[in-house]
Amino acid sequence: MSEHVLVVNSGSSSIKYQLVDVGTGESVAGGLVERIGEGGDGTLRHDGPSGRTDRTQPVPDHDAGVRAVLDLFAEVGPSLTEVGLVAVGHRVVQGGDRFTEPVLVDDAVEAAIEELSPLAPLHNPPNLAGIRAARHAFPELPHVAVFDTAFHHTLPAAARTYAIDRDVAREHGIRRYGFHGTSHAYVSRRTAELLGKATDEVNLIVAHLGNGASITAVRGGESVETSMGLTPLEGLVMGTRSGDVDPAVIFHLQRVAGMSTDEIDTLLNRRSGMIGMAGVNDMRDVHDAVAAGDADARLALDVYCHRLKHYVGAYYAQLGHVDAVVFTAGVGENDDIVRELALAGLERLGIVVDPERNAGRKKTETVISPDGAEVTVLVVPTNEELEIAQQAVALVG
Ligand SMILES: Nc1ncnc2c1ncn2[C@@H]1O[C@H](COP(=O)(O)OP(=O)(O)O)[C@@H](O)[C@H]1O
Ligand SMILES: CC(=O)OP(=O)(O)O
Ligand SMILES: [Mg+2]
Repeated sequence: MSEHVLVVNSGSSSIKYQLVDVGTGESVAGGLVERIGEGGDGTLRHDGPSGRTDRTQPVPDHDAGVRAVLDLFAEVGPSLTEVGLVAVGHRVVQGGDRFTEPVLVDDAVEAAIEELSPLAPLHNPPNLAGIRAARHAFPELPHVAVFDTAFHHTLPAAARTYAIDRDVAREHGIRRYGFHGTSHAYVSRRTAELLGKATDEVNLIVAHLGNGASITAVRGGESVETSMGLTPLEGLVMGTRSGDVDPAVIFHLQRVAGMSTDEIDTLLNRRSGMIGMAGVNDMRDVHDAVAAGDADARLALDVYCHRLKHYVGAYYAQLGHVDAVVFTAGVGENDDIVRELALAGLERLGIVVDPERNAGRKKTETVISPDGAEVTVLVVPTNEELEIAQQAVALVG
């Protein structure tokens, strides 16, 4: 019987899950629970060998969400008791200084993930809720936590250090951690394979553009610079997050606008980025608004691509030599306009996008630079679930 891993990725109001056949790397079943704890009913979508199942039912919290997922597996299959489940893999966003490798979850690990919650307030609490619910359902199985921050533990001191008072920084653990590492690692490895090189031979710029977005400079297969920092708020423009702002904006809003710390946290994490500038967070809706002549949406798209190009240039400078620029995640894989605008005008760096190759959504790994280009530009669909499943299996043996 082949080995399967259930991978759980709990977000603030959602649970994404996949049942991965580790032998083939295929997802056998998967789905999404949304609108958890939002007052009204939750929505469930489950895809498996017997097709798609959609459901609407009360999902007051992540415990109920995980139980609803397990009920779906039991009802429409595949049966989790019959597929040979060897582990449950959990995405955990913030692992701090402590977790630079996947770990087996026990009560002490749960407590540590909870302690790290202030450094990923949107992510670690739901990650933990998913772990607790799944451990409750499968107490006999090994549960493995795989951390977004782990891949970035190689950040050199100059890249991970904020230029603030060293005593304050040390006392409070104020440093840059970086996130989306599971995706950056998977995409880097796939890209090296596509380029026909060993992973430790490639220099890459990897742009993970999903709802959250970050970009990483990879030297010799290792993360040496990345755009997210202490929390997943720094860096690129995102669906609902501002990315980089002058920190003085915060003091100004406190002193002059009378906003509280929590209000500013909500403003920058949930009411900024595309939703703040354009009123919608999904890039498809932004493009629709641009097409309808909405000037705010146009500006938001320009800010998004301007910031992205800024980082590509900066990371080129840090790396000195770049083999490939790679796009991944929802926007990176699907949005040819963002890819084109972000790399326009970089011919002198050897970075060129072929309009025909770039056109459209990319479901598979695709080179979008012309033949013979100095820097290969690619779209490589990410697969965080497969990466988590493989890391979980590697740990449990
Ligand atoms: N066809 C598309 N064109 C442009 N953007 C898209 C398209 N499909 C999805 N997206 C973007 O991808 C985002 C979701 O990306 P994803 O990587 O799934 O994010 P997350 O894992 O953070 O939920 C959506 O919010 C949307 O902005
Ligand atoms: C770390 C992070 O921003 O994750 P996501 O993109 O899933 O919100
Ligand atoms: Mg994601």
